[in-house]
Amino acid sequence: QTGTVAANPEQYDQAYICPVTIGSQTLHLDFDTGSSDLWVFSNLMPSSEVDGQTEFNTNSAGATKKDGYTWSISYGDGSGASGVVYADTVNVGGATATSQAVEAATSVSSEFTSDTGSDGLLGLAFSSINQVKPTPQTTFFDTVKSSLEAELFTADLQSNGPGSYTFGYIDSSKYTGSITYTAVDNSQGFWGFTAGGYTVGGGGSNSTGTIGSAIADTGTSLMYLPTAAVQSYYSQVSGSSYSSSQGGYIFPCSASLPSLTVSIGGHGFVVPGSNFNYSPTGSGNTCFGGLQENTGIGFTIFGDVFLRAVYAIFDETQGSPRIGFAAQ
Ligand SMILES: COc1ccc(CN)cc1O
Repeated sequence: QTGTVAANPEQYDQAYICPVTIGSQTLHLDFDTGSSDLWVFSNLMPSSEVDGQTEFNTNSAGATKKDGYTWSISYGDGSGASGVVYADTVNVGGATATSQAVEAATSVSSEFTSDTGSDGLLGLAFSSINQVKPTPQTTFFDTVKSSLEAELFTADLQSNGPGSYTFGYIDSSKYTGSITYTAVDNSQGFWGFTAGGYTVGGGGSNSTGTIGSAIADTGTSLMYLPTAAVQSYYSQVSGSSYSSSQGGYIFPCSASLPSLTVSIGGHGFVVPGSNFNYSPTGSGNTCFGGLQENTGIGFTIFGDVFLRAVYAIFDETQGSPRIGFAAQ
């Protein structure tokens, strides 16, 4: 089987939301290659924590409670959620898991309550970091992968319009040139890979350096690189500065933003400058940068700002996992 589902950007491309059928309900979930739990808003939550989201109905006929199973998760941005566990049929654009662990929230943090476009998350990292106790559950991809035409999924994220995720096949209309594959280190449960050199701006006249280990994370909005690369980038953005009040680099919204070329698997992938204007700060006609330092996180994240510039293939067809990137 295969699946194809639209990936709809929230405001400022903060996250990408996809329709998922769970039992007879359709919920809109944030597909996240940086975590491994499929959790949903549910009827078990206090109404004070729900702001228009669709709630998974744990009383529906097809939902089977997994007695004694609980979950609790916290994310890099300090948000989190917790609850209990059901099994139900989950259909993502035609790819169907007949008995998938659906983690029903009993409580979510304020960040999720105020993220009114998302009814929960669908984790696409490795099942080794699933947070269900006493027994970790498999991700949707792990549950269905043996039934897919090919054991892979792909991400085509777009700005200002729907992109898509596919399960079981590569959509050759989504990219140009060839796919460059590189090995994945999943020892931390992530789609980890090694990025090489970078160059700020075209023409090769600007600074270069190396990035090192990184993760591909559709559930992170921005791109977080080592300080040297970030300082080198913003040294080419006139009027930019680090704002402690905003918590990152900002610049005049009218600034001209250079591209950033990153070498992965020996191929240079160009992130256009426009990808690095994330959102207005709300003061002084300054804008918040889509490229920020990884110091607060501890590792380098190639989030949506990078992934919008490529077609990404998350591939387990070779036994060992690999990740592929192609220009689009
Ligand atoms: C509050 O919103 C989120 C928090 C954490 C993740 C996972 N990286 C996704 C979100 O949309």
